[in-house]
Amino acid sequence: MQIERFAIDGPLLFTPPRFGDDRGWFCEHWNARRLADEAGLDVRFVQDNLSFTARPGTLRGLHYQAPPMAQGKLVSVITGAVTDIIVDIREGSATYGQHLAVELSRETGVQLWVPPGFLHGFVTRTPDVHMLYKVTGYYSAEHDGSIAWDDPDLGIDWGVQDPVLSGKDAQAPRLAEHQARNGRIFPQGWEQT
Ligand SMILES: Cc1cn([C@H]2C[C@H](O)[C@@H](COP(=O)(O)OP(=O)(O)O[C@H]3O[C@H](C)C(=O)[C@H](O)[C@H]3O)O2)c(=O)[nH]c1=O
Repeated sequence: MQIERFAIDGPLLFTPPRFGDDRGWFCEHWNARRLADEAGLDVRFVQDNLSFTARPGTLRGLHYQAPPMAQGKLVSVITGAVTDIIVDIREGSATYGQHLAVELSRETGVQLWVPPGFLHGFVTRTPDVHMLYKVTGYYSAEHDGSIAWDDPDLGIDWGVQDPVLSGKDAQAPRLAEHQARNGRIFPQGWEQT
């Protein structure tokens, strides 16, 4: 399986092999042993999330689930195409505040591993996007939060001017404002919480 690493330590890009024939193709979409043996990613997923987004230019994010309910995510697009964005907010990280932008689509089948400690969001590039992602922690509404997609401190170019947003995302605070008020979302040593 093709694996790509980034200048930001932790995130991984996978391209599971597809076995094509004149009917179409087959792919082992997720294989725990393959991830552990080939990528050293030995994690336990407990929940699959599937979201459908009808309109292009819709933006979901930037979201996090705070410790002790932090989640790692293995993100893939089943129909359509998105630009997926993750932001390193691990206190003490050499790449704190830096982001990655990755194109995910049905055509490429590329999957992104998002470790705990990152904001996550995406903007749809096509109609009718199904995003499927495995998570390593159960949902907890009280630990779920949103940071402003257009936070100028994060400097993200989403390639969209006036995205479709949920009410929650439309009124999300900037990262610095949120952390000044509530403390660091992922403080140093958060893994021990
Ligand atoms: C995430 C989640 C949500 N919900 C309920 C809560 C709401 O009633 C409804 C929609 O939730 P929300 O508007 O937070 O959905 P998204 O905007 O797609 O949020 C997700 O999108 C970004 C990109 C993410 O990475 C997160 O997984 C997640 O925050 O589903 C659940 O019941 N379980 C869950 O695991």
